[in-house]
Amino acid sequence: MNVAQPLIHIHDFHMHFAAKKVIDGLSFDVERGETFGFLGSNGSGKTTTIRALLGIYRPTAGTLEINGKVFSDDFGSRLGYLPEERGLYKKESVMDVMTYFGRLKGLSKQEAQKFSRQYLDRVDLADKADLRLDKLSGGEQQKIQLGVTIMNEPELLILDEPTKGFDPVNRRLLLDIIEERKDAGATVMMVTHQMEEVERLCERIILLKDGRAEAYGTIDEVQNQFGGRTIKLKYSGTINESPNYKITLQETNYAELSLAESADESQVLRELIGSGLAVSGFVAAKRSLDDIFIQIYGDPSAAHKPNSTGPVT
Ligand SMILES: Nc1ncnc2c1ncn2[C@@H]1O[C@H](COP(=O)(O)OP(=O)(O)OP(=O)(O)O)[C@@H](O)[C@H]1O
Repeated sequence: MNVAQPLIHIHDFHMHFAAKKVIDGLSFDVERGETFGFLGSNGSGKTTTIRALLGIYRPTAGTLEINGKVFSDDFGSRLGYLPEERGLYKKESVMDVMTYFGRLKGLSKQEAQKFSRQYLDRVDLADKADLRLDKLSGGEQQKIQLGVTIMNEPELLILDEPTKGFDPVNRRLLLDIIEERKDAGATVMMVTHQMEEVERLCERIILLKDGRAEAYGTIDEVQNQFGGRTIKLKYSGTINESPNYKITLQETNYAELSLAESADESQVLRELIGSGLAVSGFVAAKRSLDDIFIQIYGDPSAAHKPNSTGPVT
């Protein structure tokens, strides 16, 4: 294994469906051991990219590799893939289905049953082990599918909207389970539309737009690229110009400052107070990923919204 080599490498990937161009020269890497957020609006090509990476679709052009090679059965047992379309054998019992998939993934029957019992207990489904899968709710079936995906502790997890349709309590439980795999060293590539999940789990992200990368990098890098850190200030007096910030909004007793990349928040606060400004409120914040997402993809309700700057305490 070449440790320096990314686990997933995609270069100049193009995908056309007849005359429709869905992916247009996409390039990105997923490094070993990281959790990577694969983001983009509906229909932007995330599932298509995953399918091409896993050989389900033949790419129109480009390089798509896992561990330095086009995906093949060699890597199959090291991959856990949770597809967007869910589906297990619904007429079998939960335990039988989990054991069957465990055997397919190379576990012994005993190992598969042991994992299944522990997992079902963890996700609060221990009492449903002997029920037919189609007697479970949609969310419960999804929990089983995630269990099947992680049961052989794969080195790479590709999860297409793993928490879609879950209530907040179960969403947190599923994120905990994914985070445990990450802490155990798995590389995770995850599609989600939930930015708080991205902020909690992901080191790096890509945002797809029109089949290209609109933003790519660490969350900090993307936040800096789209406006970086801001300070909301309640004050009286005069705010001096400074190389450490730019004044982006100024009203009588309220202002917003955009920080220079090298400046730090407490240094700016000291500088403002040192210049004689009376500061009665100071909130430092990064631009949220939600805001950045809306900037990139457009806010359909923007035309009807008042221009709000948000509260300062
Ligand atoms: N087999 C196919 N034949 C024709 N068009 C397809 C096919 N698969 C996907 N597409 C089209 O490619 C585009 C991207 O679809 P894809 O499922 O990759 O989007 P996505 O980013 O995963 O969206 P979502 O967030 O809604 O799941 C869509 O316009 C879709 O209709």
